[in-house]
Amino acid sequence: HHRTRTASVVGALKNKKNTGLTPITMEIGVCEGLKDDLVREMVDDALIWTSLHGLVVGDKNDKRSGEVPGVGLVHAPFSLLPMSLPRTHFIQACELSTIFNDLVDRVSLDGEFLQESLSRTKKVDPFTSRLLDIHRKMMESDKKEDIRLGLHRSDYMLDGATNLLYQIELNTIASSFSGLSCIVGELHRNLINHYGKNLGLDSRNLPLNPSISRYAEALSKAWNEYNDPSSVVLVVVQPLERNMYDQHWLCATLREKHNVRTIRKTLTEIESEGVVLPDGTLQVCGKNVSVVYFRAGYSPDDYPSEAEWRARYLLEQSSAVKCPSISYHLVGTKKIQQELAKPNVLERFVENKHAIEKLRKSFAGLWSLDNMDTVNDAIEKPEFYVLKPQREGGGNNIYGDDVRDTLMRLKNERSEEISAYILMQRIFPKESRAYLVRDGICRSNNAVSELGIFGAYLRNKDKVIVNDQCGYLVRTKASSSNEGGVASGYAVLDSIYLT
Ligand SMILES: N[C@H](CCC(=O)N[C@@H](CS)C(=O)NCCC(=O)O)C(=O)O
Ligand SMILES: [Mg+2]
Repeated sequence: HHRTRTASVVGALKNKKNTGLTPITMEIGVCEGLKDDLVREMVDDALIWTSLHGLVVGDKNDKRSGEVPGVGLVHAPFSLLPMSLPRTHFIQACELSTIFNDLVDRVSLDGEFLQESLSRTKKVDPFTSRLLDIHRKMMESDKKEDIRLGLHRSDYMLDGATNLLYQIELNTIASSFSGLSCIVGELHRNLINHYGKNLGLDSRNLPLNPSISRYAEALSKAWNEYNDPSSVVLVVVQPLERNMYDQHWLCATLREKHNVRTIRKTLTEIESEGVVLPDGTLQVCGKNVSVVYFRAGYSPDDYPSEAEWRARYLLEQSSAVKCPSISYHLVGTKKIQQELAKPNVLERFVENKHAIEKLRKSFAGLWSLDNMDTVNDAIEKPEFYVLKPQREGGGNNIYGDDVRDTLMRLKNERSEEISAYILMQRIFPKESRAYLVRDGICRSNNAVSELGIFGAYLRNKDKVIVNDQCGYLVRTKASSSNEGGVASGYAVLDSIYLT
């Protein structure tokens, strides 16, 4: 019976000294055949609660679910109980949020650093190359972004061997789940309030999650800074979006709480309906746009033709507040993540020594493929590495034997393509038992979790108006699966139980 400190409440229960409470019997298997009525009762309550509280996504079995709101909904996949996280690590992750917000803004202003760091990627990665072209045009026209809004999510894993928190990546575009993640926490609060005694859990250990309210507040403050009361927030979306309710939670909060209107358009629609007036004002369907909030545009699939690139360029040229600007978008690439981890690079952007120390402490091993020693080590021991292209949106990273095969191919072909990738140390979080509920079915698995901290940064010239951590996201997946995306169907939404 290996000694592992469990990272899930359910696991913790199993190890709990018997306090006279009957912890849940833990069986690996599927909930349908559960001996334990308590879990089945909780699952039913949870399925009802999620449906009544908008913890929903479009159902991939319904072809209209990504297009017509209210059609083909299914509960968002969720973990029945929260994962336990030491308070110290949660505080560490929250403290890093404002430091990363500052770092993104500072790096975004160094156009040459971005162009230089990505210059070799540009040669072999057409998508990143197009982003750099737009960025270069902004530099050449000396385009200034006085008002800057970043809605980021910095993702971490807690390494099982060292009990250290490592950043997996920093998302600076289309950071998902600020809408749904706080609702999962309320689901767990509800379940623990009702079943806490049986579980030996206290709902006061569930941290409040202000993800919707703070993200919406940052968007409304950016709308305010632009100072055009007739203007709207433009949400750039994909033609089919099954995660639309996560987005609608933000838009509905903007309208109900801040009286700010939003419009949803695809890049294709923007190309045909958008114009930039001589004074720089962006107009779409005749409405002035103050803020462009991207929930698309981060993947080559979002640019099926030149029309979508023209749309991206049009948005960038306008005086609207882009979230993110092309610079903020580029700062969030994996190549920049790897460059910032090189010695003496953070010192170029951050003065505060303590801040630099905290950042460095959160960096896992990150290497370009110029380091032949590392490449050879990864060929020998591929299971300790993740090979990452410059892609967002999940499902693009390379694991296990594919790391070796890909590196061997790139090496033997002496291919320039090698500069499109970075190597990252693979982090192994502690496994623990969790009940994962998807499509109404509950399965008990050994699982691992990834913690995302939402951050918002709003600046107007020299005035920093918002620099805040905005709550959190937890995604939990069966430890057997490499990929961790919720939208891609591997992970479920989870929350935190502080221990
Ligand atoms: N459909 C788009 C999805 C946007 C998207 O993929 N965002 C990336 C960061 S770039 C991300 O946050 N991935 C974690 C979400 C997961 O685990 O599935 C949306 O929701 O607007
Ligand atoms: Mg990402």
